Amino acid sequence: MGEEKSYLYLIRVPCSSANIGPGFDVIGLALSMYLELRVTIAQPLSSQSAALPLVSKSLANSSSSSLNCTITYTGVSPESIELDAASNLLTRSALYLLRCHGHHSFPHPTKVHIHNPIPLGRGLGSSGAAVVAGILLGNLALSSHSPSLSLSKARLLDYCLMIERHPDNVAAALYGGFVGTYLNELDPVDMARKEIPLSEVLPAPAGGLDTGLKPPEPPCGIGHFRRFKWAKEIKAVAVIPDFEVSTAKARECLPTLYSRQDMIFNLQRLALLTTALSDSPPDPSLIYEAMRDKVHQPYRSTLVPGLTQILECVTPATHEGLLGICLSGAGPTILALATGNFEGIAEAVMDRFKREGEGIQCRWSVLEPAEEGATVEAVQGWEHL
Ligand SMILES: Nc1ncnc2c1ncn2[C@@H]1O[C@H](COP(=O)(O)OP(=O)(O)O)[C@@H](O)[C@H]1O
Ligand SMILES: N[C@@H](CCOP(=O)(O)O)C(=O)O
Repeated sequence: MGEEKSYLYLIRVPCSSANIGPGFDVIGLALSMYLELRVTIAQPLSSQSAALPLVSKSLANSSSSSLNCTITYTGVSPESIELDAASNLLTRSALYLLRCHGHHSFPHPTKVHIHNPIPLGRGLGSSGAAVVAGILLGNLALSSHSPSLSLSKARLLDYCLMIERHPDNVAAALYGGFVGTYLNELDPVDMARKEIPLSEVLPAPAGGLDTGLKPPEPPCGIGHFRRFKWAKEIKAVAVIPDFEVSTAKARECLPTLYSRQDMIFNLQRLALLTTALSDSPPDPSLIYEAMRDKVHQPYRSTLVPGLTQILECVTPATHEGLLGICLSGAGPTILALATGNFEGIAEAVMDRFKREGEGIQCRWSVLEPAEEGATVEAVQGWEHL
């Protein structure tokens, strides 16, 4: 019996903090906490010896075995992560890309080890990172199935946006750094394609609804992004409470219409914020004011006890080193941008959570912008599966 040859890849995707106050669904910052995937995948068929037969290995269960992919996981909240490739968000994202290209499973056999330190449902873009990692995995699997096929980063963003439909987290996670994004106005046919129900993009379980038909491919150029400069002295203090807020739920509590006054309030601040965060040295009074928001944070305070008090009471005037403070993404994490006194600022936020938020406990870390974004690296030539 011969042995199948395989390649080992490392996929790394940073977490991200979306909105940064007034930039709801617009701006995102990739930060230095990484979702990592170690992927063992069959080498492209063109470079395998034709005489090598495939070796069959026993797989974890029937649905993942028909998809040819086994998953192992280390990291946060293991009890919440599906290890079945038909149900896991990451492998379902990969399968969407594969199904668009006529493949209904991974190359046989594919092994994915996920290591995930990004806390789930805390507003640090865990789902955005999982979608980006899944689409990069799908692209690797596609190249293994069809060696001449590999999609560009711009095209991969289209695939990500079919799954996570606000662009701020996925653009930051894919491209890295501090980014501004918008969704293009597509023609009506492409618009309809982009808005197909998520259940058709990611059937659950993947394979369960698989009729053998291709799902709609993403239109080209769904979203656009630009990177902004970031002043090197600015770091991000993430204060992470010990409870989850699902992004879907935190979007449901927002109004569908806003007053002109509130929209202008946010637009005026957003326009200045992107430049203010590139100024060296940074100006705390400008940044603090430019990070204020009236579009999402006030409504989300019902889900994050203590949020209003934290945003009002932890200021550059009371806390040296602080530049500005906001809800990270949909929350409940608080993101404080600062040049120093990180512990003092984190303690002040944690103290408010304890007092105003019925004893909420938190942990905190200092993160830096992740300039590189998502990376895929061939770790070694090949190994035997
Ligand atoms: N590494 C991962 N693997 C599989 N599913 C994940 C992973 N990371 C996140 N998810 C899914 O995304 C959900 C959290 O997404 P969401 O509510 O958007 O919060 P956030 O993106 O702010 O962490 C999790 O409950 C889980 O279902
Ligand atoms: N713009 C989105 C961002 C959600 O980010 P997440 O990290 O909480 O998933 C929103 O505010 O809903």
